[in-house]
Amino acid sequence: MTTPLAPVLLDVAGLSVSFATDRGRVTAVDDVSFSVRSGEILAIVGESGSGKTVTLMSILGLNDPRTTFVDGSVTFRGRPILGLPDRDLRRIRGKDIALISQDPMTALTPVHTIGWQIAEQIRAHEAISRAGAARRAVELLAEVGLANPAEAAGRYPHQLSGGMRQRAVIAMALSCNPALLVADEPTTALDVTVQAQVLDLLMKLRKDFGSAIILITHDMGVVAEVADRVNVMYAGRIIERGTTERLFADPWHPYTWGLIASIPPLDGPRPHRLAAIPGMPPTPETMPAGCGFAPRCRFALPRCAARPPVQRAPGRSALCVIGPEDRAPRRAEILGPLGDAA
Ligand SMILES: Nc1ncnc2c1ncn2[C@@H]1O[C@H](COP(=O)(O)OP(=O)(O)OP(=O)(O)O)[C@@H](O)[C@H]1O
Repeated sequence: MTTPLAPVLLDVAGLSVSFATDRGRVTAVDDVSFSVRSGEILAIVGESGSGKTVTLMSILGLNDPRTTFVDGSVTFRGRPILGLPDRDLRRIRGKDIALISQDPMTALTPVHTIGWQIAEQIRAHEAISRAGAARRAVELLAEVGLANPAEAAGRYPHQLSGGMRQRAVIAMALSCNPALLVADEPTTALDVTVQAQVLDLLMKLRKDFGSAIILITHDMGVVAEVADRVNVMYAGRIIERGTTERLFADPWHPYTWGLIASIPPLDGPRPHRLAAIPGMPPTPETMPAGCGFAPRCRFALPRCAARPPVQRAPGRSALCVIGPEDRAPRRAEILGPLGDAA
């Protein structure tokens, strides 16, 4: 899977994002750090409102600079990119980093065929003839698994199914051979079978093109299937991180336990455990000073009112007061025994 020596492509250090609102300045992302190496799939997982999209948009320079305050550092291939002029950021976004959003319709215009749109995207970044770009567009549509790529190229977005549209958007994202694909809930709008196909496609692209992928999702099942490493985000912070294997074998944070308990089974009815995490995440306006999860955590202690300590082991960490000796019995209350790791 990941080569440990692959170079760091994207490095995010101490990223904090706050917004100017009617009620003053509120923090949505608080001291987030992570890096992505070439060719790896990093998942950022958390419920709606945990700060995943705000993190991404800030990295890509897509926030409204009039109301958004971004601190910290972001480097891409060793070059600082936070605060670069819009023109430079646009070049990086189109060529080196491509964004695949939740709703393919936001990336496509309804008035042109998808072949035309992909070809235009290619021509924006490459000196290539119109006919050459059109041919390349059809090749890309074949690459992302569209059965009749030449015919699909001649269709308008509304003439394609949701799954085909998302494949077309992925083809467009690939058109400049980006080193990093950022996929924000790419399968949320799709039905389960098509979801699995699109995830397979992302894994194939990593293999064939060597692209690194940041996958934003709220679904731990998706994480287990495709990611090499995981950042679990809650209330604007990364509250647990590690390799996918370690994190699922031995999750440390009660929020991660709840997310894992919420994975629906492949067959049979959805479990009652979907309600494993009662309550709602805080908003930036209601963010507690200490552990953001404490108000929903059945294991919370008075000291959770202060910022939680970082627990570490090689290649992983979690922000929680629960120490190694207390972890297994508490986790078993939510997940049952987890074998040796527990
Ligand atoms: N411009 C803004 N002004 C004020 N608050 C904002 C602004 N943009 C986002 N937020 C808030 O920041 C928090 C984090 O939002 P974000 O969209 O990053 O969450 P998310 O984890 O990506 O959720 P989702 O899965 O729903 O996209 C939310 O509470 C959101 O309401």
